[in-house]
Amino acid sequence: MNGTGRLPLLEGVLAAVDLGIIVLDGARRVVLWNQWMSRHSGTAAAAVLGQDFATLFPELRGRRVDAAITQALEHNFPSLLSQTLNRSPFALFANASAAQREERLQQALAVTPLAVDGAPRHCMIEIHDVSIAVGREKLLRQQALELRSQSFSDGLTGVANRRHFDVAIDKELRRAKRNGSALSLLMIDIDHFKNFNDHYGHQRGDECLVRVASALSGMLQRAADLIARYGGEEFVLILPDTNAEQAAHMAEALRARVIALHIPHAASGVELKQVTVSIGVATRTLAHPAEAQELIGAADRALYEAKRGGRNRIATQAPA
Ligand SMILES: Nc1nc2c(ncn2[C@@H]2O[C@H](COP(=O)(O)OP(=O)(O)OP(=O)(O)O)[C@@H](O)[C@H]2O)c(=O)[nH]1
Repeated sequence: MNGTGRLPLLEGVLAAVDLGIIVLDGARRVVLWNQWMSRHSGTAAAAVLGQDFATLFPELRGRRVDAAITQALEHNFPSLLSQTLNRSPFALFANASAAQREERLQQALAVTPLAVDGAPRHCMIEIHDVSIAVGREKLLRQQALELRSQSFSDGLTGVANRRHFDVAIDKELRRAKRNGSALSLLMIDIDHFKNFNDHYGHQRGDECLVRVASALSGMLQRAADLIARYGGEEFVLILPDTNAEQAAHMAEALRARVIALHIPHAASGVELKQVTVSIGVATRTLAHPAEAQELIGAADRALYEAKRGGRNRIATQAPA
């Protein structure tokens, strides 16, 4: 292909490429502004050709793009500017409505020195629209966060799950050991829940679990308190910085709260004939420095005692 044939071809390529191209001469005047730039900036080439870059983009003075141009023109160094460090430096928009909302395209930039015969070095600024990739990344991050929270919460009741409890109890026990503070554990079990399911059906059973979980978690006051679903109809509560007396007080309040829900339970063995809970309380203190398993074991024994004592009550056990 001869020289005259190549020029229109290059013009065609510059018009067709899906990226913005600006070329500056050695005095930082705009000597090329392709159609992509006109389309996304709303400014035609005629309005910018021959203009000084700093006059056209005063807001970019001192920014990394500016430094990259200096590197290219004065030191012959190319630069890549990722969108994470340089959020959308140019006022470029996908379309008119995005421009109205001032929603800039996400941009990744390359600034490259260009040797030009018989003239001082030029530089080319390439601007890639990375909005789709950035959007996809944001979505993935959101999904990852959601998955993470799902993997730590119980699907039915929305409270923490067993896995979350296992992590939290270890963390809170370490903290209690460090500070020499008390830590209480409450095991909460719905009374005669098998009868409830048999009488009202599994779906009403599920609804009952959701209401009880929500009532219990609504009683928690401190950020560090945690309620988790421990198994079927059993919940566990971690109460950091809470001694045995305070924990028993809390357990009584929780028991009363469940009664206040007034969920009928015609098949209950408890006289009240409504949904009730039994609660086992165990407390780790300096005098009883229990590990997780001992504390859980003590709360479990206390729960068994409350069940044996007639249900709809609390019982306390010191860790062995
Ligand atoms: N609806 C429903 N029922 C569940 C779920 N998980 C466990 N259960 C039921 O909870 C019941 C627990 O019964 P048991 O452990 O025998 O105890 P209980 O009938 O509550 O009697 P006590 O604890 O001795 O008062 C079982 O029938 C389980 O099927 C659940 O997610 N939804």
